[in-house]
Amino acid sequence: MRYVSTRGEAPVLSFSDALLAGLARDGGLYVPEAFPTLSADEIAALAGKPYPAVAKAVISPFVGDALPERVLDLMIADAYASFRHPAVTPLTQIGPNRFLLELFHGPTLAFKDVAMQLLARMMDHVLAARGARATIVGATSGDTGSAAIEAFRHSDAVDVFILYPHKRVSEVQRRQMTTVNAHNVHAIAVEGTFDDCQAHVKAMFNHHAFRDSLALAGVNSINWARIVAQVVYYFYAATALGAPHREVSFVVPTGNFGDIFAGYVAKRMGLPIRDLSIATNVNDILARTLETGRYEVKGVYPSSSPSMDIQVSSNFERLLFEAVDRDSGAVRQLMASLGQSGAFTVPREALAAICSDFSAGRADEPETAQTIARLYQSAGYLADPHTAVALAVADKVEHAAKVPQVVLSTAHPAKFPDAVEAATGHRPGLPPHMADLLTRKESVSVLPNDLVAIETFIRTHARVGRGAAA
Ligand SMILES: Cc1ncc(COP(=O)(O)O)c(C=O)c1O
Ligand SMILES: N[C@@H](CCOP(=O)(O)O)C(=O)O
Repeated sequence: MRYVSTRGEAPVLSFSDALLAGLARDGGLYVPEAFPTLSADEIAALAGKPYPAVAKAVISPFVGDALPERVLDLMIADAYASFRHPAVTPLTQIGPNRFLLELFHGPTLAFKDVAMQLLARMMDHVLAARGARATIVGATSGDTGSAAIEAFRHSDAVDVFILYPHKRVSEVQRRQMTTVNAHNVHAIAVEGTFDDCQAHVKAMFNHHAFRDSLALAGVNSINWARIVAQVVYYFYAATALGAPHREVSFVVPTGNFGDIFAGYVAKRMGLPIRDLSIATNVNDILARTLETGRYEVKGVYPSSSPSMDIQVSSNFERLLFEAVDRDSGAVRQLMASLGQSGAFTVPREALAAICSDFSAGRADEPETAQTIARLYQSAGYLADPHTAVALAVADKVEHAAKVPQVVLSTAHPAKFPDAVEAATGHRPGLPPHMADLLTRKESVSVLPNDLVAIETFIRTHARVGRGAAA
């Protein structure tokens, strides 16, 4: 399998090269040259299989011969052995036709672990095979950063620099990033928003001299391996509910559009998904885009679901690429307009194509709190605010009851205890492996919202640029 850039002007890469590349050199995102498909019989055969077996069937076509089969098997087994639930991503029924897909049983209590635990093993393997090192730069609104730090903190082949928006993540999220005490991990609090952090990361990749001298690698969902690993749980959940013989819909709390794009990939691979519903909080650029066709960046409002306080939704570019029939020139134009004026209009046919696969809705702060409270009162279930945004939107989706509706539950409520306690009066506790998190010593560098200052910090602390093998 080979990978092409959405902007059409970067080299075509193998899976291993795309894994290490992060952003494409033309500023675009890598996607497979073609989506592999699974037949109805192949999909049916996944029903009832353990999570690692489903992972292997879904991921292998994207990896091709880049990793030996035995190595991939071991990586998958090892990655998911660290999850606290035997099903890895269990389904919980909460209504006659509604299910929560719990994605938070990994080490850092958010869905990011599902992909990051595998990505770290893949990167370590490829770097070791090449005798190389890398400098990972990532932007986080709280969860990607903690998952990446946890997954890479024992890796000698990488240094990890995570940029997060100062004072805009929960205390648990912050402490997960600032208390690991590993020599290769650097938590950087940027005096700006998540969008600023993500723009700095992309600017570092687009600064080719900096990128090459530090062997930059990315762990955000710009990395295709992140998306692929997330495709697995769509197959796992849908086959448990009757696919391929029955359609299923998914409602996905959405910010950077990586998670729901993985659902789109599952559909392109042959999974019968009726609807993919984009659920946003008050930072609703994607809901507005589907309504009006205009993708327009406005200010970011801090919400009780801070991980989705995002305006520039990185993976939407991958969807646009598909919606304009892979016309990379058209994508370049739309992205240039976004860069210049903070907005673009989705071409009419492309919008129609998008709306045939996706619906969208938003939930404001009172709706989110009421949803957490209602589920606790009716079922004794504590949902985190991101999950609650999706549950609130699920109630608004027209065809909700017609096919099984799976709502992605992306974080453990204990990551956002203040919002959950305010809604229910019950403060969710951290699991035993994190019991001392709130008393651990923190280490963090607060930097201005300035690319030069951030690059200087990274250059000073990274080992690759200081003469270690690259
Ligand atoms: C808990 C949680 N839910 C939902 C999202 C949104 O996911 P995505 O950015 O893939 O759309 C995020 C951030 O990515 C998150 O951390
Ligand atoms: N919500 C995310 C934002 C980054 O998303 P990613 O999927 O592109 O890594 C976070 O928690 O960091």
